[in-house]
This record gives sequence, C-alpha cells and structure tokens, in this order.
Amino acid sequence: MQSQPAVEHPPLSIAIQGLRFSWQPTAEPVLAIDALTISSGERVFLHGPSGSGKSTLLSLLAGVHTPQQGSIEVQGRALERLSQSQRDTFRADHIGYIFQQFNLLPFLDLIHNVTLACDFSAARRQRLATHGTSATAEAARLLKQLGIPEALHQRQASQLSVGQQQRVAAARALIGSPPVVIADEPTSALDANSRENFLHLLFAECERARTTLVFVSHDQALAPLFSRSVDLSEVNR
Ligand SMILES: Nc1ncnc2c1ncn2[C@@H]1O[C@H](COP(=O)(O)OP(=O)(O)OP(=O)(O)O)[C@@H](O)[C@H]1O
Repeated sequence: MQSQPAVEHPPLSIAIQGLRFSWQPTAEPVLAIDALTISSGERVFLHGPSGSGKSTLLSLLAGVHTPQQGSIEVQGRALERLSQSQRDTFRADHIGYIFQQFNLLPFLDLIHNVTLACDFSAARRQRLATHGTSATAEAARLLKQLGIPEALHQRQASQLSVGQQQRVAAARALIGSPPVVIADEPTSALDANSRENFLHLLFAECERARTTLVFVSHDQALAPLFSRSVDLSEVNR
C-alpha cells in the first residue's frame, strides 16, 4: 500500500491541556478546558456569552494568573512551571497585549507609549537590532502603518481620539515582534467601518511577523475575517 504524503502541521503556539481555573479555591471552576491548541500564525476569533470566561482565559494565556490544574504552553513554555517573575519576563518578551481600555500613559507622547514595551524586554530590543532598526524608528513605522500620521507622533496620548488610542495600543503590542498578540475587545468603542479597517491593518502587521493572534470580541460580524472561530462555551465544559 502506498503511504500517504506527510501533512505538514505548523508548530503550536498555544497548547492547553486539562485546564481547571477557579477564582476562589472552593468555587466551581470558571474554566474547564480539556484541550485547545492554536498553531503559529493563526488568527483566532474567541467569543462566547458575557461571563463565560474569555478575559479570564486571556489572563491565563498571558501568565497573569496560573491554573489550579492542567497545563498552558505558550511558544513551548509551560507557564505554570514558571515563577511569577519568570512569567512577567516571558510576557514582556513573547506576548503583546491590547487591553480593552488600551492602558496608554496619558502624559507620554505616542512614540514613547509604543517604545515602552521595549524598555521592559531585552528580547524585543534584540529582535529589533537583528532587523537593523531601533525602537524609535520601529515605533514610527508601526504608527504610520496603523494609520497615525507622523504629525501626531509627538502628541500626548491624552489628546487622541479613541480610535487613535486603539492604534497606538496595537503598535505597542506589536513592537519587537512578539510571537503572540492577545487582544481583549479592542474595537468595542468603534463604528463598523473603523473596526474592519483597524483589523485589516492589524492582520497585515501580524502576517509580516507571522504572529499568532487571539482576539476576543462580542461582534460576530468580525468572525469571517479570522482564520478560525472558537466558541468558549463549546470548549469550556
Ligand atoms: N478578578 C476576579 N475575581 C473574581 N471573579 C472574577 C474575576 N474576574 C472575573 N471573575 C468572574 O469570572 C467569570 C468570568 O469572567 P470574565 O471576565 O472572564 O468573562 P468574559 O467572558 O470575559 O465576560 P465579558 O464578555 O462580559 O467581558 C465571571 O463570573 C466573573 O464574575
């Protein structure tokens, strides 16, 4: 019998096994996920009812919290085996996080809000150096790519519209090419056109660096733009 040609699977970016997480030790787990894997470079739309645990799952993927049971591997590292300070370093080096409220520093200009992510990560600085660029030059390139004109780069973040703040937050997550970007409803304050436009720019930057994207949103209209949809209420039992 002729053997089948081997199917090439891209390496896993995220692998969850036997996960159980409760906010209180005696409470029922908020998350009980037997298995969930995400390949490198996938763009995943994570959805589910309010309170189903989407933000909780993102905080576990980012190593902010650790599960009581099971394993979460990100880029081959089992986060639950790391100390808190090792997880903080791992997050700064490997994970870009776009928060719902963006978390920009209002008194800093846009360039410095973006380069801040490099101040905490030797790995991001090293990757920029490998590509022959500096944090400041890359911050300017990303801001322009994401639709923020150069004339605004020296402005304080507090002087921006919500849509502009969101783009700065995305640039900060992307600088230094972390292999994983996590976004928690970053488009909820935007109109439909701005949302799609922002997503196309975000996808282009993710493709450039082959970044894995895990994106939480309630807006089902965005789902077809992603390579895969995960309904948390289906994988969480
Ligand atoms: N810091 C916390 N301490 C205790 N319980 C929490 C905490 N954060 C979330 N929870 C609880 O965990 C459950 C899941 O919350 P989570 O915010 O992860 O849901 P979600 O799916 O992101 O919701 P939404 O779509 O409304 O943002 C909820 O019951 C919530 O009350």
